[in-house]
Amino acid sequence: MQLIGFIINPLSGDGRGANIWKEIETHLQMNQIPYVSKITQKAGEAKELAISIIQEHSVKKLILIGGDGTIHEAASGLAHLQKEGIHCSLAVIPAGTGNDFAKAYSIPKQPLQALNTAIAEKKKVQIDLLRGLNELIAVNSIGAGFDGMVAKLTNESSYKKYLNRLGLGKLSYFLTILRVFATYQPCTVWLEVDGTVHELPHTWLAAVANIPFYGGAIQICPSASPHDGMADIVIIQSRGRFRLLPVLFTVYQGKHTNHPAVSFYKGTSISLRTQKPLLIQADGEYAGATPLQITLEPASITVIC
Ligand SMILES: Nc1ncnc2c1ncn2[C@@H]1O[C@H](COP(=O)(O)OP(=O)(O)OP(=O)(O)O)[C@@H](O)[C@H]1O
Repeated sequence: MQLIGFIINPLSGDGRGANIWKEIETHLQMNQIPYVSKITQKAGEAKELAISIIQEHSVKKLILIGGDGTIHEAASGLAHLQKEGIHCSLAVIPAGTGNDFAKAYSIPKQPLQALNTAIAEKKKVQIDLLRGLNELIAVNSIGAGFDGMVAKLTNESSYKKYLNRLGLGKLSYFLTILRVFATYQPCTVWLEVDGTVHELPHTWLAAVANIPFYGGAIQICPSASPHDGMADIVIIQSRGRFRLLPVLFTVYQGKHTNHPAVSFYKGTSISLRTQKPLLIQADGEYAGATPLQITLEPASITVIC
């Protein structure tokens, strides 16, 4: 059997990552499955660990134990190597709070089932990537405005840790959405999609999606597909706060799409200028502030699902 590389974020899901790794490592040893592993020691490390584990051990399959933040970082490492002609498939054992990536690729929630899926390699897909400036890569989505603020405040909140311990991690995103909803001030954004500029006043949210979900299975962009060579863009505009309440309560099921405040675009080259700097999230991680420029890179990494 080929050597498998593992990267583990022990703190993902407030410690679930460490517990899952114990279970997985025992299983690997009992079944004499050859592996090498690296455990993240600090935030932002998974990219370098992915690069080093693949280069040092020539692994062709990398399994991540973590949440969307860990996948975000490691995918950036894979994309970097891909450009140098080094290919490695990516698999995931979900251990995070939101696990949107795992949901998008129907990866089992149960750790040993997810491991067996990764080992069996019955289905592999080439997925598109969203590439921003300064080596910013996203596999799920990049968003500015309301969702940038939600991602930052959720990751900084004490209730995320607490709710994770109760197995209610996804609720932490919803609580932050309510917090931000009460105070958010929309502004004008200029969205350019493949050369056409759209002036969009009173914009609350501008998100570029590669998969339908974010923020713990919110179906922000139900039509987004990581295999179509196109990025889907969702814009939410509203002069009044309370006009958006129906969107807030239907977006989890993806039933907000016909609401007049919501519009969609598709393209491969996207830029966003904003009346004031807006916070950016990339795969749920804080990624600076606008302006923003994104290019879709088709079929860039291989995911086992
Ligand atoms: N050893 C570590 N110490 C501190 N932070 C870490 C460590 N390892 C990884 N991180 C950081 O933890 C953050 C969250 O990781 P991850 O997204 O995997 O878990 P999560 O937040 O529980 O899940 P989700 O993104 O699905 O909500 C990432 O920004 C990552 O850089």
